[in-house]
Amino acid sequence: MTDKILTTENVRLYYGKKEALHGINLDYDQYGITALIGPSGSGKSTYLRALNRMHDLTDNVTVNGTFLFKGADIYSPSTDKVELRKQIGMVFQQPNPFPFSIYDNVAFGLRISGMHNKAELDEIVETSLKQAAVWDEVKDTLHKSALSLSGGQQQRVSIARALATSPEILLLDEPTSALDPVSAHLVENTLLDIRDKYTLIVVTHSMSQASRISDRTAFFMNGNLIEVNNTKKIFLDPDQQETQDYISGRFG
Ligand SMILES: Nc1ncnc2c1ncn2[C@@H]1O[C@H](COP(=O)(O)OP(=O)(O)OP(=O)(O)O)[C@@H](O)[C@H]1O
Repeated sequence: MTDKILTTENVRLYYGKKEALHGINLDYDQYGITALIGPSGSGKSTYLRALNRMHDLTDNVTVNGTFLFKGADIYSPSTDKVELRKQIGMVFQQPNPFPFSIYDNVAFGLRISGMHNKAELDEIVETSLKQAAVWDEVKDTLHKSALSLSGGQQQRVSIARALATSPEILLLDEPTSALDPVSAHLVENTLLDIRDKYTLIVVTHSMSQASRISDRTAFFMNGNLIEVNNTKKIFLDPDQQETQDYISGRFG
């Protein structure tokens, strides 16, 4: 029995015949923030999307390797993918609210899973928006379109929408790169607020963001995991020369 919430072993992923990930081994303790860093094209997003089977939506992608979520095989044919993506939620680079109200955005996943009791929905919508640190800004306009919010507010509503279905893991693919610095800072604070209740895996291009928010950093290059360690160690004294070269800005 492992105490890891998520284990990935020997992950190889192919776009057509081209191997984009060359055998990644990486596992995760429950809670905390792991940052995935590395140059453009190093495979960070490809790897992240494999964790909740997002590639299933694309033709021509083959995923090999072992993926265990609390010991259960993520890629088992019997895995319910809707259920999986509730437990391993995803937040994208571009805030992507649905074109309906703030409330309905956050309640979306709950309604899909059959919850229609208004009091219950109200409570979870409020709790999720509070956890995502956007409640105070939207509590008086819950029935206005989510599209009327700023990009940073939309992104925190997207986080609330993901939290509403009680995930254990949240995957975040460059969650602040489309935002202005103030909004990015607010989203970072949200992630710091929730890191002790969720396991967060964040792809980021920003090394300063990785060092500000993450407990652990994994450095990817050319489809390989070069090294993973606690964030201080990676940024102050990495074991691998490639990591040192990247963090000191010699490439990427
Ligand atoms: N849909 C696709 N079809 C074919 N090749 C792809 C596809 N998506 C990504 N790739 C290739 O897979 C490799 C890894 O790309 P990926 O987007 O995972 O890197 P990344 O580290 O997330 O890059 P970035 O930081 O620029 O987002 C690259 O060589 C890329 O060209």
